[in-house]
Amino acid sequence: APNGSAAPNFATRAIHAGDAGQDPHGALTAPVYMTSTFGFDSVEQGAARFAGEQQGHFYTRISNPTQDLLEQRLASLEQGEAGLATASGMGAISATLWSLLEPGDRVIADITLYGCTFAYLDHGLRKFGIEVEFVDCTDLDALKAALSDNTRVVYFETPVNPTMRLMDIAAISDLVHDCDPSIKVVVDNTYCTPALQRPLTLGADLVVHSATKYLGGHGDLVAGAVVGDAATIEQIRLVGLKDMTGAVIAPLTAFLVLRGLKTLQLRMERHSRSAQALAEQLSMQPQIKAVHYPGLSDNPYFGLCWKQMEQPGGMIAFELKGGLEAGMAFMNRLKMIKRAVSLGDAETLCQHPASMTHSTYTPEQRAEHGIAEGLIRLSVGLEGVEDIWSDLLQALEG
Ligand SMILES: C/C=C(/N=C/c1c(COP(=O)(O)O)cnc(C)c1O)C(=O)O
Repeated sequence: APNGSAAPNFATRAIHAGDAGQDPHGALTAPVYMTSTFGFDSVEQGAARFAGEQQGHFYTRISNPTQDLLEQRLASLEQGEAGLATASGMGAISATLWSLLEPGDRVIADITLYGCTFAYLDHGLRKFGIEVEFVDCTDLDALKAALSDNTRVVYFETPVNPTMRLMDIAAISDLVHDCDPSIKVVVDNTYCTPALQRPLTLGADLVVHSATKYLGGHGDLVAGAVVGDAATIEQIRLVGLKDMTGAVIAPLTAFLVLRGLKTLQLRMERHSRSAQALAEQLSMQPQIKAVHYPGLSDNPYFGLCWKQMEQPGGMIAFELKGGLEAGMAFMNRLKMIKRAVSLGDAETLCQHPASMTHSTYTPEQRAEHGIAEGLIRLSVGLEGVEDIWSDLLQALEG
């Protein structure tokens, strides 16, 4: 640390953490190692690297120097021992859960997840003999009752995509680990990023990310990551990534995520400030039925938000009084704001979960899991907030 005190601050580590190795040309940015494979000085060296007896790269599906720097930096930001970057968020999630689970094991997941995560659990893991139970993880009694001898993983997002419920990471981690310290608490930290909350410091065992979103931050890549203890991350690399999914990140993509991280704190501050202002404005409009944003003082998660998050973040969910029909008409009237899925881009994005990101749920499951048919999800971008508001207002007033 510069003055030998505590670890450098977040923004400093987002730019400097990790060892890029001594580039012979002194290049400031991380070289992009566009190579599939690595040569060995001798057969013995190759064998030692394959056996894990000697540090060093041997094939880019397992590791790559550009990816390695990104993993070190993400581990520093999430305050974990090690990290693994992947081709997508679903790559991180599936590589992690394939590595941790055997037939007969049980996963407990919150009732509301990103649609493809839900599908992976509900249709994917079950096919291979893994029990999946969806529980409202804001209800600690219900969660405790669901824990069983064969429970290996407890999985949730917070804030939840798309309904903006918050989970108490520390309370859940304590409850689960009091029951069985070997159960892995896996938190999807995509909505917040470590700039706003660090689940590993609150008792979680692993953090997964869609780096496609805020970490990359410019809508120009698809990537993922998982951070946690070194032994588990190594297991996920050598089992879930190398063999079960092959969900390897491209070196150029790793470079782009590294570039995104440099402005992560700045961007999250701006996303949050604009979202707070827009959520307050939306709440006052006559066409609005409900606004779900943890930064609003009447939001049921307001207290938990300020307990575990540094700022409320850039995502807002809201419903119009006219329900789905009014919501669709509103979205079709937007001019600057893009009708698009994904989130965390510089551009403000608006989408309809029921027919898009959460169409993997049946209407009955959406009702059961609290995803209203008329819900609209807004990813507040970095444009001038007055321009975002004027587009929202003209679309509301129709
Ligand atoms: C179109 C994609 C959206 N989301 C994705 C996503 C993933 C999966 O991440 P990849 O898309 O595989 O990088 C994982 N975890 C969370 C909380 C997510 O929101 C979306 O919601 O708009």
